[in-house]
Amino acid sequence: MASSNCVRSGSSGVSCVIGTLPCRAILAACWPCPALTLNSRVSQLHTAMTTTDTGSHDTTQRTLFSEGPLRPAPRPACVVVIHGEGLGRRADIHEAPVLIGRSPEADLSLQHKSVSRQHCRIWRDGDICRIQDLGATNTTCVNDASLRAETVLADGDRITVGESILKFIAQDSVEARYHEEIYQLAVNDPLTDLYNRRHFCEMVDKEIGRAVRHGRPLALCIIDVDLFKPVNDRYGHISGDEVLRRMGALVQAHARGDDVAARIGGEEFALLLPECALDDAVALAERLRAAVADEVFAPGGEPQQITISIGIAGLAPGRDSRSTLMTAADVALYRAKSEGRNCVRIEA
Ligand SMILES: Nc1nc2c(ncn2[C@@H]2O[C@H](COP(=O)(O)OP(=O)(O)OP(=O)(O)O)[C@@H](O)[C@H]2O)c(=O)[nH]1
Repeated sequence: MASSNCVRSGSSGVSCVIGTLPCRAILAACWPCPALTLNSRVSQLHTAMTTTDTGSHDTTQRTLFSEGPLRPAPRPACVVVIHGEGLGRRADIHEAPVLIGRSPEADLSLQHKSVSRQHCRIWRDGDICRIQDLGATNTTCVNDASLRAETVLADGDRITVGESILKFIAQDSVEARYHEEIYQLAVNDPLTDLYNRRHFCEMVDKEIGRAVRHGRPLALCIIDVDLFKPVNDRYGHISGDEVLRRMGALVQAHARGDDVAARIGGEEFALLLPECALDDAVALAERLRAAVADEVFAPGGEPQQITISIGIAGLAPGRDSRSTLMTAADVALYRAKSEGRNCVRIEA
């Protein structure tokens, strides 16, 4: 029966009508309805309840009108990495061709030695999409066949690029949305919605590569909440989580368009600042520190000042890898803690 997802039969006198199909159910078992709570995108839900006396039982009729899941906006065709380096990453195919390769300048950059710098290209040609190998050492394959000439892609085609496998998803496929949601789950911290540590580390590698190549500055701030343990101990972890959520929003609010904000540990955040000289990074960190100190947090309903300490390091000769840059920012953070907290320190 179509309504069986929503309604479990029971022996009490409650009748439930989903659409036009009636069935008898225990009202408590009927609500919350698993199918509805799972599908948060039900666009319209009108519940009409009438209670009538049917002999010895009260009868409640519940009628649900739904247009089904919200129709997503039209989506362009795209490729999604479904295996290997870059797992979950997606490139939409708009008017401009999409370059896939190891080069950091590629539209879909796969930093793996099995991938050539310019591996293959995909572009739109009217309503279809075409793919071309660009002379890669490990020739691009489509559905396991080496790509010798330009080929038209079909929905679901598997594209092998070195050791990564990509899937082509045609325009308007709902599958693109599924991959996007999975990707968000993989890269975001669920508490703050900032990037998680793993994705942040990938971004640091990428931005260091770009900054070194172009001789541009890059700064890293590591931000740690001061004396957070007593907040948890006094108000409990749920209130502590709320503080972290608001802290995440403040960190994000101080990030510019290209900056990368992340939660990299329990009460530790980071801001990666591309094209940002050390002086500017210090000014930004100081604004963030002051904003946090001015914010009134109220864990457990009690107004409370909470502060942060920030350590900053910039890219420099001998400090041009993720580990050296993060270690230097950590050293500066340690100094900020030991010199009284609620301050910004730099590792020059
Ligand atoms: N509520 C909450 N607490 C967390 C989370 N992750 C880590 N913590 C807590 O954060 C606290 C960190 O405490 P410490 O590392 O001792 O540092 P602190 O008390 O902040 O002191 P300083 O860093 O020296 O200023 C611990 O109590 C952890 O349990 C989380 O996700 N939620």
